Amino acid sequence: MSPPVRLLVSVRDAAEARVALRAGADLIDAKDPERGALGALPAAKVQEIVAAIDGRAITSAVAGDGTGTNLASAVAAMAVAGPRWIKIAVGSASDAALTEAAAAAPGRLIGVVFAEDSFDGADLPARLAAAGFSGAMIDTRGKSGTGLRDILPAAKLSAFVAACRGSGLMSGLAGSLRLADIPALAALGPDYLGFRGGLCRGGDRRQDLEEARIAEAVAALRMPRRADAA
Ligand SMILES: O=C[C@H](O)COP(=O)(O)O
Repeated sequence: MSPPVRLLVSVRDAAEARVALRAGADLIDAKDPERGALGALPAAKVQEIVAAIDGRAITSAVAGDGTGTNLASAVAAMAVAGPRWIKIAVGSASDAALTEAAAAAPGRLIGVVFAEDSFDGADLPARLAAAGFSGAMIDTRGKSGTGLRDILPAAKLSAFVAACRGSGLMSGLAGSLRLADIPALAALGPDYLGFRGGLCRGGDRRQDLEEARIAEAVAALRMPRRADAA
């Protein structure tokens, strides 16, 4: 049996965190959808979310898109809020900056790369692992309806997942995903699929999360995968 692919749901406050928890999300991710692809919430708000979850699911928080401040200080500022994982865009950061960032939250850092940017999906996970990161994730920068699968071919996503596994990193795929994307992406075997917009009212990431859609995503991920059913 393949290991399970888990559901990450991005929430903007404690009320949404409770909705995601009730619907069965595995990982509750604190993020500000009003502030772009990787908008950080204030640390106090993340603390409220972590408290609302109270250990009943895994938590993560976005520390920013890597612009405007150095990575390590953004990571340190979010680490105090207490999420299990901290996500930050790694962009074109140097190995030294990556190592400094990972040291600001040992064993808790996930590097995010945007699908629109050119990156070496086979090489990046090894660099992140060497710097001390725990995971790597692909997301999309533009949030206007073009999804991850419209930007990157399955072969590239699959190579990224395999490279993460080979480097001992947890892997995640996200970026304007819809429920219909689940079978094809789950078949690639990432640890997480990440959602916001596709689980919100009207498919709009700035609207409220819909509990029924989250539950549908959970159910779709628990369906036996083709490879396992054979
Ligand atoms: O980390 C996952 C993201 O929050 C995905 O957001 P999105 O589905 O609106 O692109």
